[in-house]
Amino acid sequence: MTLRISSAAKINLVLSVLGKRRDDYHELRTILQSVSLYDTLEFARAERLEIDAPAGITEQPEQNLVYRAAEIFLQKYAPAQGVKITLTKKIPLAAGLAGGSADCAGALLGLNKFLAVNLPLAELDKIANQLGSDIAYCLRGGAYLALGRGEMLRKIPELPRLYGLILKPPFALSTAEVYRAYRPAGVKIFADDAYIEGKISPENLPTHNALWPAAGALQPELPAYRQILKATNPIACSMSGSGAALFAFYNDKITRDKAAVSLYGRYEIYPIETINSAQTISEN
Ligand SMILES: C[C@@](CO)(OP(=O)(O)O)[C@H](O)COP(=O)(O)OP(=O)(O)OC[C@H]1O[C@@H](n2ccc(N)nc2=O)[C@H](O)[C@@H]1O
Ligand SMILES: Nc1ncnc2c1ncn2[C@@H]1O[C@H](COP(=O)(O)OP(=O)(O)O)[C@@H](O)[C@H]1O
Repeated sequence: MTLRISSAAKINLVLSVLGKRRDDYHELRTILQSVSLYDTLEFARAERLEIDAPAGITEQPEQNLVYRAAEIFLQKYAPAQGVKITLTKKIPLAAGLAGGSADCAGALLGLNKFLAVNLPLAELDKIANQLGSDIAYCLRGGAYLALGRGEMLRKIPELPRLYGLILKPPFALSTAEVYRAYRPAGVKIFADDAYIEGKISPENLPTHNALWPAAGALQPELPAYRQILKATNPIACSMSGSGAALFAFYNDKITRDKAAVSLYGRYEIYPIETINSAQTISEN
């Protein structure tokens, strides 16, 4: 038997930075939303833990979040078992789309099911929070308000289905460097009550990213890429997380498809829609 799990990328529709903490992290307030861009993990029986992942994700294979999650999970909950996990990546690396966190969440959920350990979500959260701030969110997916480093989660009403594009500029941004370049400016909390009250529609889709000036200071070409997306007349356009991926949403699918056609071939473009959970699982 094999088990296959697709795990989705996230975008930050609104991201406010509330201040710097003593532990060298920044306190966030962000609206997270899963989108239909997936990495996949396949699980098969093996003698020991084996990870088959594309080269170049991390310096050492053991640093891959799939490996780290699996090692902790097996050691603690299934020490006598082996498993081979094959990772196929579609989510661009280090782009602010939480690809690594999505893979890590997929590994935890997949192992839990494949090895019939059946831990409750709260137990998986413990491993997730050991490995990164937005992995607990990636275990759930859909629309959430996240606070703290991103690990304090509050469910908010699901958004209507919205059609969008992700444009990945041809450079990566380091999360650590973007936070280092961040300087507080203007209002601290960008209005996100429409999300919390479930009042989102194509006519009312506020977006904001407090890390935008810092990202632009590190990559001066970034605003030009946002301009390219803005020229396709979206209803909203912003940067995800610490960048450099940019996203835009449109009034309807037809308008989105036309925008995609005008950009394909010249830019790295992914059509997306909003989705209400992060994983789909299939067995055979
Ligand atoms: C910006 C966000 C928003 O969703 O998403 P991504 O861009 O990763 O998708 C997250 O805050 C990414 O958090 P996380 O994935 O934990 O960041 P890490 O790579 O662990 O952080 C690298 C470094 O960035 C700084 N950092 C990170 C998160 C945070 N809330 N404040 C910080 O100051 C810290 O110095 C940390 O050591
Ligand atoms: N399975 C994985 N996929 C992507 N990145 C990973 C993975 N495991 C570890 N990483 C590390 O996490 C870093 C952040 O990657 P990623 O999650 O793609 O971006 P972001 O945090 O910007 O959303 C990468 O540079 C890489 O070193």
